[in-house]
Amino acid sequence: QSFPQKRRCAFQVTPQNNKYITAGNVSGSVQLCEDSKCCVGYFLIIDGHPEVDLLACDMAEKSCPDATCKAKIHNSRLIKCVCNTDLCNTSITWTTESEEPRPTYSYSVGNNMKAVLIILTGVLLCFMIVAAKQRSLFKKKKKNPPLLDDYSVSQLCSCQTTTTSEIDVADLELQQTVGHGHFATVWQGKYQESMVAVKVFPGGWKHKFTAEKAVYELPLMKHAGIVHFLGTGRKQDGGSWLIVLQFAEYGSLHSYLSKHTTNWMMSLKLCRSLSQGLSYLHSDLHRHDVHKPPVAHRDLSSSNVLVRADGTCVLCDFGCSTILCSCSGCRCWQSHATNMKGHAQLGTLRYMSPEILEGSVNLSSSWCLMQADIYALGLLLWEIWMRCSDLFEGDIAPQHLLPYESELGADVTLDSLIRYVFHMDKRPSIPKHWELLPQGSVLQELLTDCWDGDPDARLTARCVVDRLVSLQSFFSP
Ligand SMILES: Nc1ncnc2c1ncn2[C@@H]1O[C@H](COP(=O)(O)OP(=O)(O)OP(=O)(O)O)[C@@H](O)[C@H]1O
Repeated sequence: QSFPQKRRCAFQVTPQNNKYITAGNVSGSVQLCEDSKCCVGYFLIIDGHPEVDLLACDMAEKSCPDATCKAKIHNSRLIKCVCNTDLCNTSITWTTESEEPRPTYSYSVGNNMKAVLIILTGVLLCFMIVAAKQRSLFKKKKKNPPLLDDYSVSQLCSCQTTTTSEIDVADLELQQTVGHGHFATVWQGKYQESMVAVKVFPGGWKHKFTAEKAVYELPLMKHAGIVHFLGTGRKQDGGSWLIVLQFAEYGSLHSYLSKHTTNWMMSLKLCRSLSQGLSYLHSDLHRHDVHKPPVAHRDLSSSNVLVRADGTCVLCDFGCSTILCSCSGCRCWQSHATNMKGHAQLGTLRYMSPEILEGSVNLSSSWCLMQADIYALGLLLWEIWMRCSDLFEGDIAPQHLLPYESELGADVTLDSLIRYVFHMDKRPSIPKHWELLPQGSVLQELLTDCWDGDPDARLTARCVVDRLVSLQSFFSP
């Protein structure tokens, strides 16, 4: 199943041509086209140079065969171009009508506009920081999306990676299997006298191995909330590909919650470490000359979160993740994952956000991908608190259930989820009696602010951490 995506065009109008506002929703300098797949650009020629007169979505569905905005001068003052890729109207290639179509002048939207874009981005970041602080005070305030629809996807960026980390497989001993996923089998094993987990990908899944390895090998990926990566290798028979990881003693969060209940402090520890891991994964870090780009996980579920012996969570399984690279100087992000074709590759069905279920999300937008992770984070916090004895009468927590398991059954279907989550805007039920608990209303608000139907109204992972920290200080025994 493919996702119908709306065209995004650069947007700039004057009072004379503001009828183009009706061509689609405008967010800052970007317009999401309502009916057309074409972007248009009109440029006035002033002193022999093109100046932007109008950038927008085309008003009606017409043919626009060119991927880039190529214009022909059809009068001496105004040139027009039409093109069919996202934000293609930010640059124009200009040829004269009398000539063969050879570029006589190439023009990118001028420095003034670039400066405006950079300033807007700065304003946005400040706004997001302020919003995060306000949210940590438990005020529910709608947060605007980034003004530039979080930086356009560019072909120009490249990501730094650390040097590859091949291990000597002769030092590796596989002992017993501890998990089976769709693509790999996970073994408990020994590497240089330490207990490790070894994720074994059959030879045919090399691309999944390579995608996951690329995330683990990013610079600055060591964090307490992300499973510690030890290296990669290839089985001596030359067939399977191996990723060696720190061993998480309790296994997946799903199996932990199925076997254990927690008390309030234990549940907070799980929630906090989980949110900190996600916040770190989403962060864009520059330390000295090293850059860690933001990463959207895109398959958060209680099977892809592990629990360590100290009762903290770590994130694992980055096989569906998207690395959002930015190149220095310009803020443009690059999606490394190209697996955007079907639901099966977009994560685990029951954790998919309403906008992904419905197919309306712009999968080339880093902001959208990260906000879809926050929806899944909300479901995970719910799963954890539903096993916290201190939140239930007589200290008896119900047995562990997956999100929507009681409402839609153990084997949910895409159709039932779309109906329930998208059309009916329903979420897992929050026990009524939580209202009477000292922390109940805060928990409720945190969950609803994570799984809000509007991705732009959801918290950021950083805000979730802040709220959990405040919760701990308010309600510790
Ligand atoms: N480091 C680890 N320590 C202990 N158990 C682990 C570890 N890594 C994975 N597992 C176990 O193996 C299971 C599968 O791991 P993982 O999700 O990485 O595999 P996968 O093939 O990518 O799965 P998926 O079907 O979600 O894509 C986990 O749910 C967990 O039970």
